[in-house]
Amino acid sequence: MTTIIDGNEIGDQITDGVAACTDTLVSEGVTPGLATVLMSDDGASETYVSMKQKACEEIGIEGFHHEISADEPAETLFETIDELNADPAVHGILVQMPVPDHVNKRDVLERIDPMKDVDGFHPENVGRLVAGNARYKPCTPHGIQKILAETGIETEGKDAVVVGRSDIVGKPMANLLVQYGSGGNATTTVCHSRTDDLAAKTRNADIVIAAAGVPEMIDGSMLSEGTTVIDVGINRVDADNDKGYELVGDVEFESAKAKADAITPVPGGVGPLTIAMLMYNTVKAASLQSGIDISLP
Ligand SMILES: Nc1nc(=O)c2c([nH]1)NC[C@@H]1CN(c3ccc(C(=O)N[C@@H](CCC(=O)O)C(=O)O)cc3)C=[N+]21
Repeated sequence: MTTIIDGNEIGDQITDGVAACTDTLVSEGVTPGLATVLMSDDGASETYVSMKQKACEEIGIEGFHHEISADEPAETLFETIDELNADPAVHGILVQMPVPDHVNKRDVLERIDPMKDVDGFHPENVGRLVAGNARYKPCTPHGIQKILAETGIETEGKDAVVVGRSDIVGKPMANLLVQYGSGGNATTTVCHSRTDDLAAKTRNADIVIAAAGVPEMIDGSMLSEGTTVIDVGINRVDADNDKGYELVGDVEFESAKAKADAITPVPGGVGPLTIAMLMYNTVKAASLQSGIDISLP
């Protein structure tokens, strides 16, 4: 029987622990604060930012939301970031990606105070992660580590194949998988759009992490029996329903499920963990900035 991993359940479990930490901080006089900044008219981005704000509200984290019109100059965004960096009520800052083309993404990430960079995208935090001394692990790879741990999937000595080399998922995921310690010690291969014979790599894997952003690019024929399949894709494809779209992963679910030992669905797999780990990092940020100890899940 294939285990269909319930990301909502695992996410809720982590969220409970994060909420308990929030209560501790609040009782010590510190309310964790997360600022989200949206500079985009994209419908999906709006949905994700409002999901993040809703999660804050449920946990007791104070949410601050800023919207900047997509045609404003980059300087407007930088000024907003500067204000949030200086605001002691704001412990975490998330600038929703992607930003408009006329705004340099690297300049945005470097503008955020590394202590408030709860995405873990600032070069200082990327460097710490690669050095094995992470401050804020990027939310999606960290969430995937939690999924594997909660599902009892050992990574040590296993062949892990990461499909995709993005700065926000593929690269940090591969880094975490090769590190010493639990959730690491895997033999890790990073595949991407220029990989020759991708199927040969994925068929050799014990764990496949699909994070390429290409709808249903991995199917059952590319997998061996007993593989663990983690699907990071959240692609909106046109559909004949009320919303006008449906979500599909980077994995063709039915054929992959027939081969897999365990698989994450889309939606309800990795996505909820991304949000849970953002809350986790925000509470960690409040702890680091206030000097109040908490025990995170
Ligand atoms: N600075 C920054 N940080 C991010 O973390 C970030 C970002 N920019 N830009 C966009 C992506 C995307 N992202 C998602 C998080 C949760 C779900 C999620 O929970 N999805 C639900 C379904 C959502 C739906 O129904 O549309 C699920 O998979 O079950 C999806 C997508 C965070 N991102």
